[in-house]
Amino acid sequence: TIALIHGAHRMGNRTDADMARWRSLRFGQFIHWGLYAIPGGEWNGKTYNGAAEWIRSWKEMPHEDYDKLYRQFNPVNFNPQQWAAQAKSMGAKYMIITTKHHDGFCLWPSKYSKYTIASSPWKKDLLGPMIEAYNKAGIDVHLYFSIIDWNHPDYRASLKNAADSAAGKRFQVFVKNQLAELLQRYPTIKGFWFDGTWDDSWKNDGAFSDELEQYLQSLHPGLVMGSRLRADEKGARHFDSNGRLMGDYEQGWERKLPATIDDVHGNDWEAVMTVPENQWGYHAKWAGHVKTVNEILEMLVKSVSLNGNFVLNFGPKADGTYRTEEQQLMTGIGQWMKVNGDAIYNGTYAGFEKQDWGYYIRKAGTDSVYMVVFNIPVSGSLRVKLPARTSLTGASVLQSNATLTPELIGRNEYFIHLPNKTTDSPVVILLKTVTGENKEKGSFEKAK
Ligand SMILES: COc1ccc([C@@H]2N[C@@H](C)[C@@H](O)[C@H]2O)cc1
Repeated sequence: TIALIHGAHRMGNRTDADMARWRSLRFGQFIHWGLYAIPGGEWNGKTYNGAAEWIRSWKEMPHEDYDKLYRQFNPVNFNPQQWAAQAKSMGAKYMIITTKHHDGFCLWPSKYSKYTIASSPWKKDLLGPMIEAYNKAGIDVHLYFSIIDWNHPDYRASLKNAADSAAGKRFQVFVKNQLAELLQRYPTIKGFWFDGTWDDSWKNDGAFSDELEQYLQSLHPGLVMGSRLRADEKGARHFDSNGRLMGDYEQGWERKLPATIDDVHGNDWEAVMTVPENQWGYHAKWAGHVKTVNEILEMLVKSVSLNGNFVLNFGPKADGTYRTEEQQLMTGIGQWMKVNGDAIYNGTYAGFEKQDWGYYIRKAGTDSVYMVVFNIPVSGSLRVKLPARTSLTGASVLQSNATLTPELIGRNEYFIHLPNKTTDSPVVILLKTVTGENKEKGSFEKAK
């Protein structure tokens, strides 16, 4: 291995209570909200085909025109209690809010910048009421923070000369001050979700990112921060130059999911997902495929089955309301979660051989394993192959509690016959298992 000072400081996952809590929540809501919601992907009658929150970088959008948008930001229909209630009904257990995206506009009245909500017609802090409402609804809040800040005069993508280095140093102080300010203002938040850390100016100062992470942990012990914050002293990101994960969980799964358990290397991880193909902030015209409830449920279930968290993104409009499609998704997902949430919360990798009908999820630390069925075979018979020394002692349909009688078809191999082959949403079956040397025969194994 390479001698590193600013590489990973821990082998394996965090085992403390704050991380165990984050791991148990499994399902989160991302909210991208800011000035970009005002143009909503359109400007002077033209449509920007990129991600709405990147419209400032569009050649058709003069920077000064974008930067003046704060003078119009006035979310008169903002209702944080309603946002929290909708997130709760969807079944989200944590929420990640953009405090400041790449454009540098702060949703809180930071004392380190003029480019904040305090300068807008709205004037008032938006984060405080959100955090209070979500916490009251029993939902944890994490803060998205972009290191890249297109508005700040000292931001440099790369440091080419002494003047750049001096600006870079001032910018690092600014970042540190804003993060400390957020922790001081919002002590109930549970973590930071960093973004915008790909530029050389950041990548080439692994020492600063390492010290910053440790500084934030010292201010707020237990804080959960993903792998995207840091670089090691060789500029390696997410995984240090010895291939060890930095931060508390792998944070690279953006708009993509691991295929199998081998892709996550035993690390905690989280996937963040957009409803349309690639829009985080509000875009008036969603192009391409918009994901359905069942598609999103499959991503959520697959993530949990592979020991990860899944976060679905929402982009509220400039007035503070959600578009209809997003409201309908929250309702549809919530209806399934209300009945089947037990299979998601505290869910972990089951360690059973994957089958075509769907995904296994083990309730953390128990012998209870859920089967979440997405693909019912024409036979209606769901194959279950258990590891050696594990056998089945019970099976039931989670929603109806109807008992199922698995048919033993081979050594540790069963068919579970579904009562009916038609359903328009995923079916959850609860398996009770026993594992061990001198276990009594599972209930469904024929007496010898
Ligand atoms: C260079 O490619 C990207 C892609 C997405 C991002 C940001 N990360 C997502 C979580 C959104 O905030 C998106 O703007 C930044 C750069």
